Amino acid sequence: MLIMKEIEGVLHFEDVALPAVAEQFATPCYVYSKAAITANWQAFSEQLPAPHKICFAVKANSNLAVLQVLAELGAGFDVVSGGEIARVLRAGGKARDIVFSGVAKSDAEIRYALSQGIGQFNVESDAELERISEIATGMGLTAQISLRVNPDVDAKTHPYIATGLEDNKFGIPMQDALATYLRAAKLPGISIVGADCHIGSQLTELAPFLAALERMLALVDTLAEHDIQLRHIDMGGGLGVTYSDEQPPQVAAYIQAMLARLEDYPHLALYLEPGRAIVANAGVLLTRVEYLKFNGHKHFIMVDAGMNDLLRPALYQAHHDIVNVDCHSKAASITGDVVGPVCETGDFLGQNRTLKVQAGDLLAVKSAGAYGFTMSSNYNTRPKPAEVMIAGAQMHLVRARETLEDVWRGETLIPNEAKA
Ligand SMILES: Cc1ncc(COP(=O)(O)O)c(C=O)c1O
Ligand SMILES: N[C@@H](CCCC[NH3+])C(=O)O
Repeated sequence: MLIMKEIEGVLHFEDVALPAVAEQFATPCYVYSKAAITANWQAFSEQLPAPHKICFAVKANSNLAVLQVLAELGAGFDVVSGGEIARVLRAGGKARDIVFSGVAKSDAEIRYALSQGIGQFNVESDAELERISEIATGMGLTAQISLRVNPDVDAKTHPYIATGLEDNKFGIPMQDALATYLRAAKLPGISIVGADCHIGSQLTELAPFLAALERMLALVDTLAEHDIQLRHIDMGGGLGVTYSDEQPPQVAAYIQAMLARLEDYPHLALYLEPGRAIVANAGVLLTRVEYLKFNGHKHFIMVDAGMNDLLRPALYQAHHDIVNVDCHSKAASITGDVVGPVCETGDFLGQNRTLKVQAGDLLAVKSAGAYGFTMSSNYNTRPKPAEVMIAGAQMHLVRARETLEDVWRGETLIPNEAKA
């Protein structure tokens, strides 16, 4: 949906002019649209009614207000830490709608998850399975589990965000899955409910999803032969979005292709764990141009947001469109790198961009709603940016900009030796 629009030459998010957000909350600042999150969610939920389930991948954007919007829409949640469970509950999500993924769940996290009554664990190794069994039994509880299986499918995405290949650390190798299920069936405190996979992120083709589904269904068949009946199959997240010219499958086509294949399995519910597809294009990072610099052969557009605020370009050479919020800027056109204040050569938000821009201008880094704030850090003692949710004509500050006190909270000076 069109959430960012030009009105009288100025970019707006819903009904709010982006300069008004910068004026009130300063920059750098993440801005999200409630209407866009809602529309993106509904594109999934319309295709996948209960008993199917959509579990938003909290790692993509874990702001409490974002989780609140989704919880109110009836979302389930995919989490990877005790902290993410706590966030979902704090935002009004239900424990039974949580699936808990992650390769190194600690004792404390497993205990916490069980005590809260989360829906299920996506178990990633034999050792984890045994640990969950032991803890659940000790607590007098039964853990509902899926095994996260690694289907060894090439997701055809950036190697850092491919997760379903043999060499990746995630999940249980397909060839070992039956043996692990058979063990799980005998372990106390364990109830098998499903099978899970997640092959990677920012996928722009259907074929890898369907290849993974085939392999998962072959496993479902094998398990049935061993009297292990699953209630659902969880195909993870991974649907890509358009950052520049990618053309990922439409949500409806993606879901219908899988549901069509599942027609022969009427007893199986389909679970999905989308993150990026729900929030990426529902957010921008607003940043102010501090200086322009020309070093004799190259232009730099120096802005007040850096790799600590938005890591994706530095980490994955990811592309985010960057636009001047003033659509009819009279400034001269410059082609150069949009760089941040962080002391790293890799600190760029965009390379070789052509923009009409001058110092003081406000820029919007697009598609920044997923893996933006959640991957931010305090590197270079930079307080994390504010986060603002737009709802119609209203602006809600949903995370205040950090102060320096926030940044060094918990640090202490050592006693002065002379006085000690
Ligand atoms: C287990 C799991 N589920 C879901 C997701 C969400 O992926 P995406 O944001 O690509 O939809 C991820 C992240 O890649 C993940 O690791
Ligand atoms: N952090 C990645 C996505 C990986 C998700 C984790 N499995 C990104 O920004 O694209």
